[in-house]
Amino acid sequence: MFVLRQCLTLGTKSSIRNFSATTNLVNLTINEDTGVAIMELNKPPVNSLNYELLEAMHRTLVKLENEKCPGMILTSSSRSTFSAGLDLLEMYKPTVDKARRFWSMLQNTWIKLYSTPYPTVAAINGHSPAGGCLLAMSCEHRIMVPDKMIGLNETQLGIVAPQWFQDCMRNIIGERQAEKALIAGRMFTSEEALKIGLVDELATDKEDLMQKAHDFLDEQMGLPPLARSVVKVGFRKDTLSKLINGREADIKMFLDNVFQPKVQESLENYIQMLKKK
Ligand SMILES: CCCCCCCCCCCC/C=C/CC(=O)SCCNC(=O)CCNC(=O)[C@H](O)C(C)(C)COP(=O)(O)OP(=O)(O)OC[C@H]1O[C@@H](n2cnc3c(N)ncnc32)[C@H](O)[C@@H]1OP(=O)(O)O
Repeated sequence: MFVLRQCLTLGTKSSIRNFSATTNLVNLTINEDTGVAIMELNKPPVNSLNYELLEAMHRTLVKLENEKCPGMILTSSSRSTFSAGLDLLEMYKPTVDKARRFWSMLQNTWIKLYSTPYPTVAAINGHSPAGGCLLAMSCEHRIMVPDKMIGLNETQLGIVAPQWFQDCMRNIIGERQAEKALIAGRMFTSEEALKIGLVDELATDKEDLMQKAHDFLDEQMGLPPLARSVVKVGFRKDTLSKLINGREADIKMFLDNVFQPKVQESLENYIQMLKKK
């Protein structure tokens, strides 16, 4: 059961309720006046997406949906990184059961995030490679601080971005740009990402980032919510259905590939390289 601990109630002009999932991997703050939720990933040092973080995100998304959340900002407690993407240790020499459970939770979390009826904005306050970029791309709007990197870099690691990661990118930056970026496993600076439309706005610092995120939600929350969400889900349904109808095949693809000696070798070298940095 999703147990939430109420940590603090501030009686300021705009009352804010702070919650922490019992794991503390996700900090959830809900503004009592506006209902706007801030979901802050909190798995130091780099918010790598392991099973536990994905599960905490999933539970938080279910809670927000049940409570008819009007809008959500996704951000990170790390100063350097929004999310470092999938936790490489989940894919390095896992058991079959562990790998299956991990991939299935990744699917659950993405499906929930990509299909929220309420508006979502990624306040990207740090680097956002691979699965981190997927999270950002799954929100409706992306705002990023300067001088950070974002993109689907899987090719550079000797692995392949799953089809639904690729589809998300294609939906945002178009076929040609996505093809070039994915083949190269290209990471974009914040400024380059703005130029190709991978992010929508740049912010000067964290404060400006959060202000811009709230401004986006204010605008969206002024629209009739049902009409808004029908259009949103309509645009996303093909990409969603492809995964929802092909979940088992997607898990099989992951399991078939992740245990390949070449893939394990690439992962091992990459983990070593990161540790030596
Ligand atoms: C032959 C091909 C056939 C077909 C193959 C199909 C393949 C099957 C399907 C598989 C699909 C898999 C899809 C994967 C998507 C992903 O998300 S993969 C993850 C990609 N992520 C990255 O490349 C990011 C790596 N990290 C970084 O670049 C940097 O850490 C950073 C820029 C995010 C932050 O830099 P900095 O602030 O300087 O921190 P660091 O000192 O680098 O790191 C701190 C600490 O964290 C550890 N770490 C970093 N990233 C990860 C990660 N993703 N997972 C686990 N751990 C990570 C890093 O090792 C450091 O650890 P220590 O403190 O040294 O212990």
